[in-house]
Amino acid sequence: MTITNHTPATAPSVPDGVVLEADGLTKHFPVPKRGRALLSRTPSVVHAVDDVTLTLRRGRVTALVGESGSGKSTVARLLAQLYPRTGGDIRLHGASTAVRGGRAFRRYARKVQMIFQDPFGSLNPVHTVRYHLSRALKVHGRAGSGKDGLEAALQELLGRVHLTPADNYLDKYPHELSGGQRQRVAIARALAADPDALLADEPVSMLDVSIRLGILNLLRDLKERLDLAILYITHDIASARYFADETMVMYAGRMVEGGDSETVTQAPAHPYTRLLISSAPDPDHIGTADREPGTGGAGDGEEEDGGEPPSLIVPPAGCRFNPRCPMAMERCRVELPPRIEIGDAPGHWAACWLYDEETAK
Ligand SMILES: Nc1ncnc2c1ncn2[C@@H]1O[C@H](COP(=O)(O)OP(=O)(O)OP(=O)(O)O)[C@@H](O)[C@H]1O
Repeated sequence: MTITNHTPATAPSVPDGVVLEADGLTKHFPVPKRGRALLSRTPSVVHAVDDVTLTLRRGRVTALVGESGSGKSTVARLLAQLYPRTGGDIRLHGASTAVRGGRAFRRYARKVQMIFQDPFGSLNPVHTVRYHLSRALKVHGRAGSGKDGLEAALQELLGRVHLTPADNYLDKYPHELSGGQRQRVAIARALAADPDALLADEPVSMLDVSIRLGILNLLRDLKERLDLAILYITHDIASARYFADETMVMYAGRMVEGGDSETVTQAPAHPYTRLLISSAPDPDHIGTADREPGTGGAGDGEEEDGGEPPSLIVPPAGCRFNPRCPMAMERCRVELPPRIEIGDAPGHWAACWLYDEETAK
C-alpha cells in the first residue's frame, strides 16, 4: 500500500513531452526447481525482461515489437505497476515510482492506463456498458456532479470512441456487442481516468481482420486529440510501421533495435529485425498478421529457417540472438552488445556488434 517516491527535493527537469520512462527495467520470475537443479543454491529464474530502457512521449505512439515470449507484455505490466520489478526504474513525469496497490496504485493508474488483448475477458459479462464506464468514472473522480453530470460524462466517453448515439450502447451487455465495439468500450473505460499514457497490449490481435484498422485509427485519433503517449505492443511489425512513430524491437527479454518506425522497418539494422520483417505477412495488409513472425516459413534466403527462441532460464551468453543469427561472430557469443548508433537516421540504434568500429576494422 505504498508509493515510493524517490523524487529529489527539487522537481526533476523532464524533457518536453516525456510522460513515462523505463530505465534498465528488469523482471525475473522465479521458477520451481526440478531434478538436479534442486541441489543448486542458485535460484532458478525466467529472465523475462532485462535492462529495458524506453521513453513514452505525449502525442506519440511507440511500438514494442517481437515474437511470442520476448517479454513485451511483461514490460507493459511492469509499466502499469501490475508486477513489482526486479530492477531498474520507472519514472512518471520525471519522478521515480514504485507502487504496491491501494490508493497509490489508483493515483498512478489515473495517469497510466492499460488496454488488454481480449476485450471480452476484460469486461465483466454480467454488467452493462453503463456500469463499467460509470464505475471507472467514479473511481477516478470524474463522474461529474449528480445524475446529469454522470450522464454527460458517459455520453462524452462513448463519443470519444465513436460509439454514437451513446444511448444505443449504454445499456448493452458485453455479449451484445461485436469484438470491435467491446474493444472500444475497453478503450473508453481507460479514457475515463483521463490518462497521460495508454499501454495497449496487442489491442487488435484478437479482433476480426476487417476491423483492426478501425481500432488502430481510433487510437491514432485519440493520440492526436488528447495528446496521449501510447505504447503499442504487437508481433506485427507491418502495423508498427503504419501506426507507430517510433519502433523498438525486443528479442528474448532484451531490446535489440530502436528508432523511428520508417527507418527501423525500411532499413532494419539488427539481423533479428530483418528476420521479423522477412517473415512478416504482406505489408500491404496492415494489422492482418495472425501467425507469429520470426519462426520461419514465409521468409526467403538465409532467413527461411527462423529457428527457435532460446531458453530464458539459461539465456545464451553475449547477444541472445547469436544461436539463430546468420552473421554471428565469436564476440557475439561472449560479449553483450551495447546500443550502437547506426548513423543513417537520428536516434536509430542496434544492439549488435556488426556496427562496432572495432568489428568494422
Ligand atoms: N507470471 C509469470 N511467471 C513465470 N514466467 C512468466 C510469467 N509471465 C511471463 N513469463 C515468461 O516470461 C517470458 C516473457 O513473457 P511475455 O508474456 O512478457 O512475452 P510476450 O512477448 O508478451 O509474449 P506473447 O506475445 O505471447 O504475449 C516468457 O518466457 C513467459 O513464459
